[in-house]
Amino acid sequence: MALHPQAGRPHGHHRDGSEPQAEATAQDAGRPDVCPIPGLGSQAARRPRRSVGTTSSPRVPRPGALMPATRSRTRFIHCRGQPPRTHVNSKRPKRSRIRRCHTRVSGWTHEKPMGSSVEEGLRPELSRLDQDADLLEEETARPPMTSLEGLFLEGDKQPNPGQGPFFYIGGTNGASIISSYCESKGWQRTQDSHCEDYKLKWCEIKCRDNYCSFREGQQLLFQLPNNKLLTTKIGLLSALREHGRTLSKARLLPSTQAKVLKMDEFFPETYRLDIRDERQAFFTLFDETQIWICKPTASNQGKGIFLIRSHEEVAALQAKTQSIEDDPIYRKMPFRAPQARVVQRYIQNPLLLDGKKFDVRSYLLIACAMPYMVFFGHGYARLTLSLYDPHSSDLSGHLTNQFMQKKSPLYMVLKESTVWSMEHLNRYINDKFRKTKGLPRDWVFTTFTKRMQQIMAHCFLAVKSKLECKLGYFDLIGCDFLIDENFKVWLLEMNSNPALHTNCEVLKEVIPGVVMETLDLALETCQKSLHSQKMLPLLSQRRFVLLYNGETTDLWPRMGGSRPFARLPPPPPPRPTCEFASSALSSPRATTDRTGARKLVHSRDACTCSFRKSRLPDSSGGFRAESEPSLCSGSPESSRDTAGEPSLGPSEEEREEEQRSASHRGS
Ligand SMILES: Nc1ncnc2c1ncn2[C@@H]1O[C@H](COP(=O)(O)OP(=O)(O)OP(=O)(O)O)[C@@H](O)[C@H]1O
Ligand SMILES: [Mg+2]
Ligand SMILES: [Mg+2]
Repeated sequence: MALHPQAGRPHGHHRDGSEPQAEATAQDAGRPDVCPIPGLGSQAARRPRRSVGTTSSPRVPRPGALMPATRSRTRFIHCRGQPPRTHVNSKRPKRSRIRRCHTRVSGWTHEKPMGSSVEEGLRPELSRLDQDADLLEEETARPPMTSLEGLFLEGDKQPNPGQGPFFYIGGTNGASIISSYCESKGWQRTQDSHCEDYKLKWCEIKCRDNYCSFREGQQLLFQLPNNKLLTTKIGLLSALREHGRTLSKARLLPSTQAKVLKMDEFFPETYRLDIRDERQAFFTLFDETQIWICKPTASNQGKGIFLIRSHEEVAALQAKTQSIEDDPIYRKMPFRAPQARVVQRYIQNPLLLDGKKFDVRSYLLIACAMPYMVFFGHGYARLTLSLYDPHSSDLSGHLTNQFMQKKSPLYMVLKESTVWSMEHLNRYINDKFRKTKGLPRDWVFTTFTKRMQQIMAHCFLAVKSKLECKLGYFDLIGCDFLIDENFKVWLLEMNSNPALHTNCEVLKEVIPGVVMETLDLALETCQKSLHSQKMLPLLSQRRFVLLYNGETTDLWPRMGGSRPFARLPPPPPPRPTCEFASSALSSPRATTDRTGARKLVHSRDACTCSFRKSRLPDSSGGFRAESEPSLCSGSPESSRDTAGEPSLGPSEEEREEEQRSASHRGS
């Protein structure tokens, strides 16, 4: 068997996300390359949590001034100690004036640090009490927040043409929606990708400079710098394995009896081909009764994917991987080697919709990284054009990606049938399977939704301590689920920069809402964090469901003995919250959170230094990310980096590769 033509081609990491778009509108063109000041308002400028370790460009507000050609480029500085303050950041952050009174109530036996807890061991009802009590407590302590406009437009009430506030969109994925959203707020689009005085930057491609020059607390930046921990095949696999090990150790403790998700219950059996022992294990276990699917770790749109069904195909794969490993050129320059791959057990019995295979795209939104505010969002179902035949060698019946379907000449005529809304899917399953399979009514919006949320929360927790977080980073991650004919739910993968195109009616319905609520939630949570305000209730929360509220959990274990306290419960907040916000809602709120937040900030800040990772060939000819010690390594989870796990920041090669492939992203 010859490998798929893509297989031998070097791939950069991070070909994530979306499809080629032509969404940027004419109105976006021809904007001046001006880039004077703004931030998130005067408060934002005054109250940074900390500055970033960069040299900052001059931030003088010269109305209408063109960006100088010899603008000061941000140089990447590996920060170790306290980073230098930019002049905007020169003031000491003010402490919150909110007086928080702490009244310890005995009997809170669940007070244990999140990091060591078993995830489902968290108790929603307890945290609800605590949150609600906080609502009561703070109502009189701070002015009520009446509207989002008041919150978001602070300091930007009279936008002047050419003076910002500015936003920058890199690429075309969702550009027209993002652009309309920002313009409706009175912000102005800049075409200068190096503009450092932006309020919002939404780029398809992660670029190191963006993270170096990022001004925490003053700006919003789309994508967490090391989201590849979730959004590459190997990243996700490694994270889930490691998390599984951590949880199984925790389960051995008598105090943690809670039921936890097991990886093999939702993630198809997967092996890394870049690790010799793993691929040997696969080659040994393979038999022709099973089908396997081979995928490059960081591609999308089904690129480079092929199925493995016979011993001949396995032998070809074996020979190919061996030749790569033995190749002296790749030994010398491992970054030139073809992209690492995984093989995954192929789900041969997918649930079919009118005979066609489908998968479901849902969203994991990290609206705020400091503290974490993480949400679930519904997306849509993606169907193949042709009927499913497990024995067919035509990949377009096996791969449900829109990109694969678009290759068919029938696509233009039948494209509307390839994307179903969740309501459509729900109706179909009610009609066709509810009785025959004994499903609950509205299985899609009950059992299935709950399961997706549970899986997403699990994945998030798996990487939570390793993600690089700053106030203002946010991320929207596309999660692909497959349902088999037994109604078992499988997570196939997670995608950075998910496709936001709107070329079908259903997508026109779904995508703008997803993007706008993402932006709303990112803004609201960022502002609230900045102003030391309580996160809940979230005024801009509409369809997204809260999965994880770090405000209530992440900070309090770091309080060094100052524990949170229970108060009387007022009515619960009306916004949707998932019951797996377990962690979210289960742990008491850190009432002295600002101090804790700073501790957390510094701890996480150290993670930034782990950008400094080098990619070395590992014993199996793949890549090994060599971590330098950082404060993060103090945490049990982060101290055990799995061999070969993707490095935290993109290497130069990756970045170049990302740039080259920018127009071929996602599906
Ligand atoms: N284990 C599996 N069993 C059955 N089908 C699978 C499996 N893995 C992937 N597929 C099918 O192949 C398609 C592509 O796989 P996957 O999403 O992992 O690759 P990708 O290249 O990252 O695609 P994209 O990012 O565009 O969704 C899936 O949408 C699904 O239809
Ligand atoms: Mg993908
Ligand atoms: Mg996919």
